[in-house]
Amino acid sequence: MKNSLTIAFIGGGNMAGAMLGGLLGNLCQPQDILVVDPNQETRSAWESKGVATAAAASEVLSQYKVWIYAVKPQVMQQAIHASHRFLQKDTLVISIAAGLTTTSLAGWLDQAEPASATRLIRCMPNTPALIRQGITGLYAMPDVPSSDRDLAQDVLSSIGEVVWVDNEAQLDAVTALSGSGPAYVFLFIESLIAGGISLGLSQEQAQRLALSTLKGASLLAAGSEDPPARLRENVTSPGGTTAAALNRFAQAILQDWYRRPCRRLMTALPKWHRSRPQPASPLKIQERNNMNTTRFEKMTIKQTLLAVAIMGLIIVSSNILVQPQFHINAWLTWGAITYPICFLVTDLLNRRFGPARARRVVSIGFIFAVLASYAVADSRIAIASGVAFLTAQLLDILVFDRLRDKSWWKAPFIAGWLAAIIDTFLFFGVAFAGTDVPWVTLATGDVGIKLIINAMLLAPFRVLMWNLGRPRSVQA
Ligand SMILES: NC(=O)C1=CN([C@@H]2O[C@H](COP(=O)(O)OP(=O)(O)OC[C@H]3O[C@@H](n4cnc5c(N)ncnc54)[C@H](OP(=O)(O)O)[C@@H]3O)[C@@H](O)[C@H]2O)C=CC1
Ligand SMILES: O=C(O)[C@@H]1CCC=N1
Repeated sequence: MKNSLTIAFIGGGNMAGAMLGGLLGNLCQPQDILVVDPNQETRSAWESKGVATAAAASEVLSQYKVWIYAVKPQVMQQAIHASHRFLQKDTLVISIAAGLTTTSLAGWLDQAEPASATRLIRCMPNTPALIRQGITGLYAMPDVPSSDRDLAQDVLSSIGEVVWVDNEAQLDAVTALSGSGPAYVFLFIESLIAGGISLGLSQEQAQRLALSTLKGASLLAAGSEDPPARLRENVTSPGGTTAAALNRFAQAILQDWYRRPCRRLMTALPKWHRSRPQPASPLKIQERNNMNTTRFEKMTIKQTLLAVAIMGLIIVSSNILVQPQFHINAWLTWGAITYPICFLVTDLLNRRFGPARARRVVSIGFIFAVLASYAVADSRIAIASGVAFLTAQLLDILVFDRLRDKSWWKAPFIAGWLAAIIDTFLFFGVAFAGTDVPWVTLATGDVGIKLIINAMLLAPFRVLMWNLGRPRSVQA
């Protein structure tokens, strides 16, 4: 058994590499470290620094006091499964994986050793750890003894600063801010350099100016009593060049590019490893947004027929249920209750297969619905239903597509409300204007109930968006 602080990394890739770079020669020596990684190239790189490696977990792991799980979230369960039998009672387990809760991790660890789950700490470091300038968010399960917290703090403060969070969900915010943050900053630096070069500077000049500006501004912000907003104002002469640049730059870059992805990442993190085929870089996300067709699943003929059949069934039922014998009262029909489900179907199709394919289902559904409606309803109702359906659905698809990258509820809610209003007044106007039917009263009641039902359908949308509404694979 070794006496000094010994650390085993399970997964020796990018982040483990950054942490090891900061730890070696500082808190630990190469002989105190073990890296378990199936990748031969990764192991060779660590062996060349004098670090012991193993291709798979084995008994030797039991000699290491701290285990840092540094594998991708998708393979974490498998990595724990392969190693947990070598845990000792005093092993401190640290996970650096994004989005994997202590409950999941403890569950996987508990399969081997119930006591081990009480010695579990989650953290979120970042790559400047390599030069001991990292910052790590830390969260410990409530039962973790203070000696283990202190040990984790010692390990992680040797590669930079540490910030403890009381609430585990805050680690997702740490991930979005400082875990991923270096990537945002590097992209910002790349953009500054490219901008400088495009204005006539050499690569070297642009790079020096960009890096020095970032360093100087960071140090100034860190050392100043003024908040960053005040420091920004100090640079921005009224009506000057900075103001002109900031007008476009601050809004386009800092708000659109930085804040929105940060929020989206935080929202998505708990499900990230389950819902995404592969985590994409901000640049890839941007590229995907530009090439709308590549982010959606290809729709098979079977899926198309199923979607059309479901859509047709809802429309036909609603056409029957909107007729006078199915009026609930003077201002409400049963059709108003069933019909909004069409929009839930369209939104899920739009989310999973994209707007083009959602439009295709709606167009086929439209023909099918009008024909079927003739068989069960008055012809005027059938025409009204077709016109209203097509117009409202196309509007819903368009608005949903425009809002799809905002908070999850905005696209279905706003698109649904607009579509419900257009749909109702078109339908009742075309179907009943000039007849004895009190269509304005009915339409008003109908639209009210549709708006309420549309809001209620946000719950099933939220539940289904992660399975029925999620692209299973992305088109090449
Ligand atoms: N990169 C970063 O800046 C940060 C990453 N993290 C977290 O760190 C973790 C690792 O990310 P990152 O370093 O970027 O990923 P990498 O892919 O660079 O590293 C993971 C390493 O684990 C290896 N591996 C795969 N399966 C196993 C296994 N069963 N047992 C042991 N090793 C295995 C991989 O080998 P192979 O390549 O052959 O699959 C790879 O070498 C993630 O959970 C991430 O959320 C946290 C903060 C920041
Ligand atoms: O991209 C990732 O998933 C990890 C988490 C934080 C930084 N990198």
